[in-house]
Amino acid sequence: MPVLVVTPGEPAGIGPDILLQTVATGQHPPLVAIADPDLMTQRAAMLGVKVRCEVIDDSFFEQPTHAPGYLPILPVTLETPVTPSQLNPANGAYVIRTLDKAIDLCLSGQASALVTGPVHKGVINDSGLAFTGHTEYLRDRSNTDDVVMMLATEGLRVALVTTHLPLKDVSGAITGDLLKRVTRILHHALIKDFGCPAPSILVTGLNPHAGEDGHLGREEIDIIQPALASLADEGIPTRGPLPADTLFQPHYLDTADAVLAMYHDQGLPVLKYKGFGNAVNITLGLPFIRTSVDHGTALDLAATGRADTGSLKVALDTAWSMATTREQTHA
Ligand SMILES: NC(=O)c1ccc[n+]([C@@H]2O[C@H](COP(=O)([O-])OP(=O)(O)OC[C@H]3O[C@@H](n4cnc5c(N)ncnc54)[C@H](O)[C@@H]3O)[C@@H](O)[C@H]2O)c1
Ligand SMILES: N[C@H](C(=O)O)[C@H](O)COP(=O)(O)O
Repeated sequence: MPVLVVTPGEPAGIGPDILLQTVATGQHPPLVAIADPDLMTQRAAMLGVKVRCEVIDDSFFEQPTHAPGYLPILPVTLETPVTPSQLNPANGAYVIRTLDKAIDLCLSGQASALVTGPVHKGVINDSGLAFTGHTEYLRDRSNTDDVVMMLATEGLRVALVTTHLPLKDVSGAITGDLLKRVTRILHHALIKDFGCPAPSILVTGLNPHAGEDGHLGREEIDIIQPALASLADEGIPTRGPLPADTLFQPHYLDTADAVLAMYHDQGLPVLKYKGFGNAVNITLGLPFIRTSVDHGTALDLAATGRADTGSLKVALDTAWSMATTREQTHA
C-alpha cells in the first residue's frame, strides 16, 4: 500500500491544523506525519478534533495501517514550544529537520510521495538557514539539476520558468537553455503523470504584449522565440510567446494542457484567483512525487478551526493519484 509522508510545515501556522482536521474526517489516503507529537496532540486539543496521534518508527512503512481518525507520527522534536500565530526563528531548524526526514524516506522508496504543509520562508531565513522555498530546497537536497513548479486547479495548470526570484533578477535568469530545460520537464510530466499524450503548452511572453514586436522589450525575439523553435525541432511543440494579459481566457485555455509563465507573479495570481483553496502545487522533475497546498501559513487563523482544508485535500489526493498510477505503470 502506498503511503504519503506529510510535513505540516511552520508549527505556529495552520499546517498542523489542516492536517488534523483532515485526518479527523477520515477522508484521506494513507499517510504519516513527520512532526513533533506533542505539538500535534496539543493542537488537536485546541481545535477540539478527535484524532488519535501515535508515535511510530520507520518500521511502520513495512506494514502500514490506515484508519479513520488515526494519525501515525514519525517524531521530530521542536526546538522550543510553540504559541499558535507567533513565529519563532528558534523553530526554523525544526521545520528543516522535518523536511530532511521526509526527503530521506522518499529517496529510499519507503514513502510513496511527499505532501508539504506551508512553511514561512522569512522565519527560516531569520533562523540563520538560507531558504527560498520547498521547490529549490527539494531540488538541492535531492541533487536534481532542474525542477519545475506547477500549480493546478480544475481547468488550469500553470508552470513557471523562474520561481522565487526578486523581480529585478527575472529577465537575466531567463535564458534559452533554461526555458528549454523547463519545457522538457513540463512536457514529460504532462505525458507521464497527467494523462496528456500530446501536451498542448501555451508559453507567455515576459514583457507587456509579449514585447510588442520589440518595442516593449526584446526577450521574446532574442530568447523565447528561438528556444521555442528549437524545442519544436526536437518534437516539443508549444504556442507562444503569447501576451500574458490576454492568454488566460477560454479561447486559448480550452485547448491547452498547461500554461508556462515566465515568473511567479505572472502566473500564480491567475491560478489562485481561479482556484485558491482548491489548488495544488506540484514539483515536477524530482526523483519522487511532491505536492503541496496552494496557500501559506495563515498565522491569523492558527488554532482557530477556521482554516480551510480544501487545498490539503487536493494535495493529498493528487499525490495519491500520481503514486498509484506510477505504481501500476512501474514508472
Ligand atoms: N506551500 C508553502 O509553503 C507556501 C505557499 C504560499 C505561501 N507560503 C508562505 O506563507 C507565508 C504567508 O504568506 P501570505 O500571507 O502571502 O499567504 P497566506 O496564504 O498565508 O495568507 C493569505 C490570506 O489567505 C488566508 N488563508 C490562507 N490559507 C487559508 C486557508 N487554508 N483557509 C482559509 N484562509 C486561508 C489567510 O488567512 C490570509 O488572509 C509566507 O512566508 C509565504 O512565503 C508558503
Ligand atoms: N510559490 C508557492 C505558492 O505561491 O504557492 C509557494 O511560495 C510555495 O513554494 P514552495 O512549494 O517552493 O515552498
